Amino acid sequence: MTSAIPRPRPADASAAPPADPAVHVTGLRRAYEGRAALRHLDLTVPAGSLTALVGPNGSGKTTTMRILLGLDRPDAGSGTVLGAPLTRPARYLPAVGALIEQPALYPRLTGRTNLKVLAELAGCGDDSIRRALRLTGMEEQADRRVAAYSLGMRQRLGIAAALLTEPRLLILDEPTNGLDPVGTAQLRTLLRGLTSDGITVLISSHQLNELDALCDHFVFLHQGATRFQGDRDALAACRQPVAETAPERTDQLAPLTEAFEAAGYRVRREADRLLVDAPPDQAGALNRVAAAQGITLAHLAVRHPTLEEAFFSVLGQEPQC
Ligand SMILES: Nc1ncnc2c1ncn2[C@@H]1O[C@H](COP(=O)(O)OP(=O)(O)OP(=O)(O)O)[C@@H](O)[C@H]1O
Repeated sequence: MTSAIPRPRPADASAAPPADPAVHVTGLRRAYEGRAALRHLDLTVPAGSLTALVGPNGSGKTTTMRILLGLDRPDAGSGTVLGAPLTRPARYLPAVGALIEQPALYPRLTGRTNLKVLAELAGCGDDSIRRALRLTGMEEQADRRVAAYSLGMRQRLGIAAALLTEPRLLILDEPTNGLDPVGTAQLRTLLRGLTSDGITVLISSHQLNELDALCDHFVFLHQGATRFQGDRDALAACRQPVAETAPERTDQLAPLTEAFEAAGYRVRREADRLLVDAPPDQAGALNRVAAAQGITLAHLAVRHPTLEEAFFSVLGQEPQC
């Protein structure tokens, strides 16, 4: 069990050198029966960050997390977790907590008793249980049976279990799966609280937009390879805003598309809207293009791409939705 949780470094980079990343692995490969699950995985999780590992189903998120947790071995690649080599998970695992898929809980026991059983196995005391319940906001629910918990409460208790050993790094595989908007919002608040307590969090999801407001570092995975990784600023560079436009009548969508394209803009149709790749200062120009065709724009607004749209723009594809 770790005794102290390091605080995140201050934002002023001139005051202190950046901390070593919590995770830094490169070139990971893993194949199952000749089929590649990971082709080339590079992953850096800055210390103190809330890092999103995002990618569609089957892109290799769980495989990556299983390798980091020493549950699987890569065929190639190397790196470190909390400064220890990936090949020596026993050195770093005492400082890592994880929730992979559904938490394994005894439904007939209360939340607190579940944690007591796990704490005994891990050699942790009552203080750790109280701390884990406090960090996850589960104190009031702790003496109810788990069978009566909502999915969100089970997920929070699962995270409490992962926090018993006071980890410096928390790895969560798709913890928002199946949660309703309230459960998702509570989980977001919980994870923000953990990072402000100095815990580094790596969280995966294929529901990309759920991670957008939450995370400060992003890693895009596609078909087992890293396609992007960086902080919010780097992400902003690949999510240029678009102009969302609509003519007064839907029969004007086709001529308006032609007119925008003839003026050199890239246009994509979404229901009765046209999304035009044009910076915000082009609003007047777009209006003039429409007016020259005798078309009045009933709608013209700047739209900032979602995380999902940024993901597909990095892949050079249109969103699949
Ligand atoms: N033990 C295994 N044996 C065979 N194939 C596997 C195994 N584990 C993963 N795979 C395959 O590796 C690929 C990546 O799977 P992985 O579970 O890592 O993806 P994922 O991004 O976590 O997907 P999801 O979002 O659906 O959980 C998939 O094609 C999967 O079928």
